[in-house]
Amino acid sequence: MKRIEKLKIQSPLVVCITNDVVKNFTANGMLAAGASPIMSGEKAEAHDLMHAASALLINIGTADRAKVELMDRMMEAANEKGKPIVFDPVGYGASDFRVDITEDLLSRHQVSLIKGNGGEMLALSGAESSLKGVDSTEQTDTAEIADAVYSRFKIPALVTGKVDALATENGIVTMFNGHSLQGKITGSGCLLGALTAGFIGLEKEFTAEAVVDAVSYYNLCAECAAAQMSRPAPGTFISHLIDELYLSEDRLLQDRTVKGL
Ligand SMILES: Nc1ncnc2c1ncn2[C@@H]1O[C@H](COP(=O)(O)OP(=O)(O)OP(=O)(O)O)[C@@H](O)[C@H]1O
Ligand SMILES: Cc1ncsc1CCO
Repeated sequence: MKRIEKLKIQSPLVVCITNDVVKNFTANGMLAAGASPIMSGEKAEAHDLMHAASALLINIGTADRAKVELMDRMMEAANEKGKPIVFDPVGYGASDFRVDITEDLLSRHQVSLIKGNGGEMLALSGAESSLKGVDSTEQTDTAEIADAVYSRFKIPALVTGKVDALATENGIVTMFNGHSLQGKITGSGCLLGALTAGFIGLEKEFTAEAVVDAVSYYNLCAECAAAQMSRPAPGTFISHLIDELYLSEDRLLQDRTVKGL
């Protein structure tokens, strides 16, 4: 079965421990694409949720000490039950707190994919980054950054931007779809992290093909969304993007532009 069809039929449950800004957008985007999101604020339910789930998303965008405990318990349960984890270090480098919690969680749990924008991932690679908030200002090539993060952690690394890049033990894949309006709405990368967790969860474990399909499908839906609009602008783009995630099918992936797979 093709991957988009499989997502819509199997509706993998993804536990999303994500930031307060994007919870609603993430849940709507996941549902539209066919996945089944569940958000949680209680560490006591970690084992039950991760028993039923296909994957876990951890996004540190508005983490505080209590949420870090929740993330820790969810990641522990996911590892125990062999469920893949996607980790999104939102704003890494913007504060010592974000650096410390990321380093700590990544050192104590097994993660299938680290994903972030150029600024976050450049900082995570150990290089100097000019990140001040959660948005990327980096000009460095995303492929170079992905490679640097992979070299540091030996965990597959996805760096987003105009060109998206995935680094794994088999080398670098670059992906060229998407629309500039994705950079003008909040939570665009956060939703991609959740979708990626859903796609990896369908396969039970990490495959580069699942991640490339997730990124390409999402970005092609964004292109279609913008093409529907007579005056492309962020507000209505969000609605069109959700609609395209719902309406589009596997054949859309025939239009993807990918190098290195
Ligand atoms: N200029 C652009 N052209 C095409 N696609 C883009 C552009 N900017 C971002 N994207 C796409 O938007 C998505 C999010 O990438 P981005 O790097 O903006 O994430 P982010 O900064 O983590 O987002 P957020 O923190 O708001 O969730 C990716 O799928 C990426 O391919
Ligand atoms: C704006 C913002 N601040 C913390 S998380 C978040 C959502 C985009 O990452």
